[in-house]
Amino acid sequence: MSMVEKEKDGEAQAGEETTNLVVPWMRAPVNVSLVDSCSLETLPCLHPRLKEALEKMGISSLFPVQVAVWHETIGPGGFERDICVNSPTGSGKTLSYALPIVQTLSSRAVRCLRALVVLPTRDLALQVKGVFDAIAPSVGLSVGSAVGQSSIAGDIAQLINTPKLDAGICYDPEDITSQSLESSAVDILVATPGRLMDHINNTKGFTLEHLRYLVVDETDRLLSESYQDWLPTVLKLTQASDDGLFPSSTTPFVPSSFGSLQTIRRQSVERGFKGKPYPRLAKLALSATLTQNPSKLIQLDLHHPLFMTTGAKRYRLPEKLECLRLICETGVKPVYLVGLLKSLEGEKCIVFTSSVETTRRLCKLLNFFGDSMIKAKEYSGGLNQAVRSKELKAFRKGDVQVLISSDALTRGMDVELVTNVINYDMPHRPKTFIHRAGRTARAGRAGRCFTLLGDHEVRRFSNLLKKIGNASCPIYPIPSDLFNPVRAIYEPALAKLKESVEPIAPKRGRQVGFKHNSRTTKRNKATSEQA
Ligand SMILES: Nc1ncnc2c1ncn2[C@@H]1O[C@H](COP(=O)(O)OP(=O)(O)OP(=O)(O)O)[C@@H](O)[C@H]1O
Repeated sequence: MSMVEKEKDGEAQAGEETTNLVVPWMRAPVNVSLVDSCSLETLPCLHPRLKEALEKMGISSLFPVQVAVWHETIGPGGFERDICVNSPTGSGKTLSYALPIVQTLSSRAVRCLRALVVLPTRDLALQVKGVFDAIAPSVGLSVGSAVGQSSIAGDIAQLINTPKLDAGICYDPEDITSQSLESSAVDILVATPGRLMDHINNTKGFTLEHLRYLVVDETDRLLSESYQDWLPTVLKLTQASDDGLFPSSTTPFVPSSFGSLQTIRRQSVERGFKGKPYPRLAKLALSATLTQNPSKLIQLDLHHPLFMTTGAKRYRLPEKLECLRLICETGVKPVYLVGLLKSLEGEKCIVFTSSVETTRRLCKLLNFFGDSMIKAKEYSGGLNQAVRSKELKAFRKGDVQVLISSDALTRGMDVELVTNVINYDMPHRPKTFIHRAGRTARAGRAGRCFTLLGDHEVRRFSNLLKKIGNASCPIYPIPSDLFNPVRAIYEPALAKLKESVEPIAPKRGRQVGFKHNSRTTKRNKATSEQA
């Protein structure tokens, strides 16, 4: 897997409690927690066909963050400012940008690539494409993806229209080579950075010349890596096409030769932006843990940014999330996990580990506990994309009860009816805890997040909870009538695992079993975050 969940200590610290470093525009945010949900009936200006499409999705009202963004884009805000959203996991950030973008583009006259949504992983990008697919066709818009799942040729066939030259007509070959005959087959593109760069560099007819919206979802993660300089490249390409077309209001505006192809943000005087140039590209940056690090935010080159956040806390967990902890005896952590899973009686769970290797072994071990127990599958960077997608699909369908995952699944993934998240290995950073826990308790539903701890981890975990402002995390007691029988079959299951796992070339000092100590955990972390 190309993407790495690296949330560097530096960034986490800069973003957490260091309010004195916060950029000025972040000091006066729009407080989303003061915004009410709004029914589709009363939402101003909503396109009737989009309303129908939303109803088909089972949506009858918009969540607060969606109303707040709507207000700043379609409403009086008129998309004059770039928008940065920090809103909890599962609060509906995807639709908060998809809906206004689709609504605005619904009046477009000519098809060209106008909206680009960038996400850090393929599965996440495909999930977001699914949201656009559910609403965009209703107003005649076409959505494409560039995520490295299909071949480049497959992508090109989907993204670019190449008109066939009419037989019998004489074309001047110079004209054909100098003027591109290709055109975009999509209005909206959902992409991962690597494949996006492939198209920018190599695909004939792929252009960002008409781009009007750029969404950087999971912003803090996308900004933590340069990914072949995708962001400066996109900004440079869109700025280049702004040159001469978007003067400041001190220069008289001359309509562009692109006519209806170009779209210009309306000139605003009411917010004191008079005299500043208006870039065509409107940007939205979103995360449940949006960075506040000025040196990262500056990369986005934001235009009069407006910060939207939920309440005064830096981080916020979903309202109906309950956090619980289990203190495990050394050397038998899997017994606690199986006891816990049994006590959850078949509810859908995601179990997070700290490494690809632990994910693989734990999954095997669970399946050795006997077929009456738990149906578990693995989802990690150690598997190829096709297998991962298959396992995720089975989990979504409910054919699999437990998905054991490295941090590949930590961010953004939305799987219906996941009622429990289990941190088999304690996360090391507040952000990782928030994103993992956020795979449950989504869209206002209830959910639980369990963390398994060794004695040596208790203190560190308490510190982590303090950083996210949520000290409440009581101990979860597993009933002994569940725990003891599992303990009795642990040794045979472990013996089967040892037989089945091919030996791994020993690295100096590396511990490959399930016994945990802090040194192993530190080493494993590096592997995990590559999932
Ligand atoms: N207005 C709505 N009414 C009902 N359900 C909604 C609404 N908006 C979004 N949802 C559902 O809420 C869930 C969470 O939405 P989404 O994935 O956009 O959250 P998110 O804020 O992006 O979370 P994360 O930070 O984890 O990526 C999805 O299942 C989505 O279908």
